[in-house]
Amino acid sequence: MNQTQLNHTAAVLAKILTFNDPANVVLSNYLRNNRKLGRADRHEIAETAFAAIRHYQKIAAAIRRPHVQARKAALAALVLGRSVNISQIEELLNEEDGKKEFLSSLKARKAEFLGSLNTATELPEWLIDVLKTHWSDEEILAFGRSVTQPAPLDVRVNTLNGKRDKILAQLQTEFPNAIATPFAPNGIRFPNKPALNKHPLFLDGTIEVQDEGSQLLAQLVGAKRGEMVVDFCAGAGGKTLAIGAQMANKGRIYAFDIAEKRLANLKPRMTRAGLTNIHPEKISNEHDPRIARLNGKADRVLVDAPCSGLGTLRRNPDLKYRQSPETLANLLKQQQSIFQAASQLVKSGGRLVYATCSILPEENEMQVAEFLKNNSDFELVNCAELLVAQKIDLDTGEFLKMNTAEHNTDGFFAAVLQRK
Ligand SMILES: C[S@@+](CC[C@H](N)C(=O)[O-])C[C@H]1O[C@@H](n2cnc3c(N)ncnc32)[C@H](O)[C@@H]1O
Repeated sequence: MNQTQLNHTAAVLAKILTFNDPANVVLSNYLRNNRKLGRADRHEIAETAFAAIRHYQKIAAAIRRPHVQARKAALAALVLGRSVNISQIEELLNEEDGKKEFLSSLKARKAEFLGSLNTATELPEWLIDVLKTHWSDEEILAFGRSVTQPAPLDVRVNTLNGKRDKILAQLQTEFPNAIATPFAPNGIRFPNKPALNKHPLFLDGTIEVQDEGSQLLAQLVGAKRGEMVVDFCAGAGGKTLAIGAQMANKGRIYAFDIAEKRLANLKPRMTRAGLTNIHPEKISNEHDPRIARLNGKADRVLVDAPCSGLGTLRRNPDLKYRQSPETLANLLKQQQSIFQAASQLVKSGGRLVYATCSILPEENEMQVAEFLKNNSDFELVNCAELLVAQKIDLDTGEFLKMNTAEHNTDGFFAAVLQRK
């Protein structure tokens, strides 16, 4: 890293480390406003900024108000998160940064950092408190460590355009490290995360970026050709597109969401995938009167609920600092309300899938238990059995529970319910 790159990293970290806005948004706005930065500069700035978020607990233990002392935070991130030798960056230090002893003291505190759950897991205190009500310290440690690893890039092969094995063989000529995802039948994994957004197979809709856990969740919807399906929280349609292909572009999927912008992002993806069976519709909230027309009519309803996102910390390490006990409490209310409203659309004998990308039982099993307590016309269907029936060799029990430490996917939860 050179002095200019360090100054830019400090400038962007001063904003990111307030955690007022999503880190990726702050970073891309910053880079957009600094067009003169070259490719290598952008890479250095982005990697160091994210290393600072990933090692924030340690940085905060060593520096008071890291967003105010953002240069120091950037230097610490280089040492803690990017394996840079102190001698390589010594010449970058200025008066304000203090002496290089500050950096060597970070290294000397390694054992101390490993000994405290906060700094060893890189999780904030409030989250550790919540997790402690469910997990042992070892489980919290395993979780914390797993989400500091970078995520691979997973894509889903659009079965309207070809079979996974054939597309994989084609991609392997270019990307020899590409492999089939271990569980999801249409997934391909790129451990090295190549940029694929200009690749011909991406542009013609043959592949779409989607984490393996998310692909499995769409498999659980189990939609068939000609059915009527509602994706109640469709967002930009990660799962909607998988369901559309599952239905071989036959039947009808209503893709609801309250966020117009996200639904707008779904449209070009539908076009690229060659899917014409998806009908995006912005709703005002889960009680929007227009939804009532579908009461008791849907074969399958997916509720991919707004959640804390704590299963996606590999990609969004700042999320844990943007959530709090208060935001969690609000989410829990919202999730149950959407779950309840969406269930009205399911026809007798139809399927309701409740899912999150969280690992917190409060957002997952406990929401399902609450729902079942108030809705005796629904019963649980065993997820492991549904997966076996699709020749997917994965048994996480009654619920689908993907976790990064065990499955190398984002953390996902799904419960499948059937209306009697
Ligand atoms: C987990 S994200 C969905 C991700 C998406 N299904 C995918 O696979 O890419 C949750 C979505 O719920 C939407 N949402 C929040 N409140 C909602 C509500 N009351 N009704 C419907 N959607 C809602 C959010 O805008 C957000 O897009």
